[in-house]
Amino acid sequence: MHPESTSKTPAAQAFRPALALLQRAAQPDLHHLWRAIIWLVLAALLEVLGPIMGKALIDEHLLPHHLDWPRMAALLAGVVLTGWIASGLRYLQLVRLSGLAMRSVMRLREMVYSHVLQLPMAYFDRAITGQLVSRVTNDTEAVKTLYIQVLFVMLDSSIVLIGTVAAMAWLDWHLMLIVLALLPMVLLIVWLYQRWSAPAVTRARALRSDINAQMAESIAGMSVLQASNAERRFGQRFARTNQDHYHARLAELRANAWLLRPALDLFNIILLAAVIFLFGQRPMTAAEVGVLYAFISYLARVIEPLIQITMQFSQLQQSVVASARVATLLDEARADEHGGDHAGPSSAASSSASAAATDAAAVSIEHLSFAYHPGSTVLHDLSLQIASGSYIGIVGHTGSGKSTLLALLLRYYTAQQGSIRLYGTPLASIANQRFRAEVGLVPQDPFLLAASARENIDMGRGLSDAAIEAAARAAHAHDFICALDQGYDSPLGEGGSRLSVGQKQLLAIARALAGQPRILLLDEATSHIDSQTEQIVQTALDALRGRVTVIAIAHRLSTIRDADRIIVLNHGRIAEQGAHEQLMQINDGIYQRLYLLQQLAA
Ligand SMILES: Nc1ncnc2c1ncn2[C@@H]1O[C@H](COP(=O)(O)OP(=O)(O)OP(=O)(O)O)[C@@H](O)[C@H]1O
Repeated sequence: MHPESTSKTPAAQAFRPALALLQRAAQPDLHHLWRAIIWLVLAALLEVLGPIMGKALIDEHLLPHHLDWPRMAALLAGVVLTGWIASGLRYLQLVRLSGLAMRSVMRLREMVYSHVLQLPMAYFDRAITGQLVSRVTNDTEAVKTLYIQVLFVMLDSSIVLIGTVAAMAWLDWHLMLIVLALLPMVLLIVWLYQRWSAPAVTRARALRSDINAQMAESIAGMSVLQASNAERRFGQRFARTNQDHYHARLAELRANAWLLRPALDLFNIILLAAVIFLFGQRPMTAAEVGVLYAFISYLARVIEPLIQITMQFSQLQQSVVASARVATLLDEARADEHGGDHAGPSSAASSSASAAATDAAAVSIEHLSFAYHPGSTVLHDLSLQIASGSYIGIVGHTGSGKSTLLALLLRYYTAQQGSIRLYGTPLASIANQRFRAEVGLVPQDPFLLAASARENIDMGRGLSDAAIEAAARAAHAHDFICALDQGYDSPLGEGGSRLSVGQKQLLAIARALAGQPRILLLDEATSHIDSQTEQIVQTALDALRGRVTVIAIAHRLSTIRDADRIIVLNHGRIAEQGAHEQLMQINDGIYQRLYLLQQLAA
């Protein structure tokens, strides 16, 4: 590793990606930034002009008793007006930059959310929901603070600082050099402050993320949590994190209150004393009094922006780290950038490929091997041909690799070895849109939106009412949907809480069928439903025979008894395959044992 990179603080390392992200989000609004800079320069010039006019009033009129009233009034008005107009201009630029900040954050949130939607499933294996939510909400909000507080104050203060130092040099460059020589003290104070506060800042951010994560996890698993009487333990865990967060924030504030502010105020006084002392050393002429007045006015204008800039540092640190986290998330490769060209060929290209291969098997798997983590292979050299329109059952012990095979068919992961083809086209070369239209999924836990039945079947695909109803009928969900108080428009509650598990499953089947897939994957879709509902699902699936290729994982073997072929997986390998009767002929075979065990249990 480069020696320099190890010595950099997280905020320093994060600076470049954070800046690049800000520029990307603000791109359409950058002209506002330039305009704000121009106006802020003008405001700084006006501000610098005030003390110069004050000096003229003292040196040319008050001290020599040269009472030229109109000119004196004009100078006085100038002192007041320049200050007033400068604050007005500043305020307008703050409003302008705030607008820019809000729009940038809006863009940023859209960018982050749409990126998250396209991340590969492997990402979600390690992602923690609360932290992800925090990226989209808190971290993007921190970026807004960066724009409004930090950017505005830094810009404004730097411009005022430069203008004031230039005016000081014009008045008395010796004195200006002495002031400049003392200014590095501010840097020292800031450096000390940063060293003291940085660990607390980082810790406070991490703990806030933990608070979000714990909250999200508890809400998602509330029923299990309450059922296992874990409220107190979870409450205690949360209280500990909350308390740690409080202490981290307190440490941050202490560094601010005990070091930064008092040290800067002390420095302010020292500087003022030094300037007065130096003036005291000189033979005082009348002209020096005006310069002294102007200098003292400028001192406040040098110190204040410096304090403002330094005060922004803790916020800057937080915001830069937050922006860098957002940038890292945006750098995560999307699903279509992972080991294939999912979005690659146009629909036309892939449709012609599949048209040329209509005779090919619906699914053709050759020498497929896959591991989630290097070294622990889950599927070993799997080869399988599934004819179009057939009904295939996949069975096997827990952990034998059934869901993994389905996940590969769904392109959630990419296999390290071997190939999967749909109608002759390699999986990776099918355009995403087309792939999702061709392959439907009914998951084990039907995921329902807190929306109406109609919206849950449609899932934003813009299907016609007729298509939605046809799918619901095919899944035998139409009758119970009609029995709901508002029919297809009935809100189903969060996660479909108004429906029974079986009804949710039928709705999930309707959703999959509504896309008119050529291949339908069922991941233990009947495991939660009673035998009567299972019969209904079975009838629905039987009606698809010949038209749709159905691949169903089943624990309950009665579901796939009538399948054209049953694949028995064992430790990631195909151990047996054939129709039910054929498999039952294999003495002491895995399928026979599984089936007999279930018969016994029934
Ligand atoms: N996302 C994952 N990351 C790492 N390992 C995983 C992941 N999902 C599954 N595995 C591992 O892969 C192996 C096969 O799991 P898989 O879920 O495919 O089995 P299964 O046959 O579907 O089991 P079940 O019937 O219990 O659902 C298991 O050893 C499991 O621990």
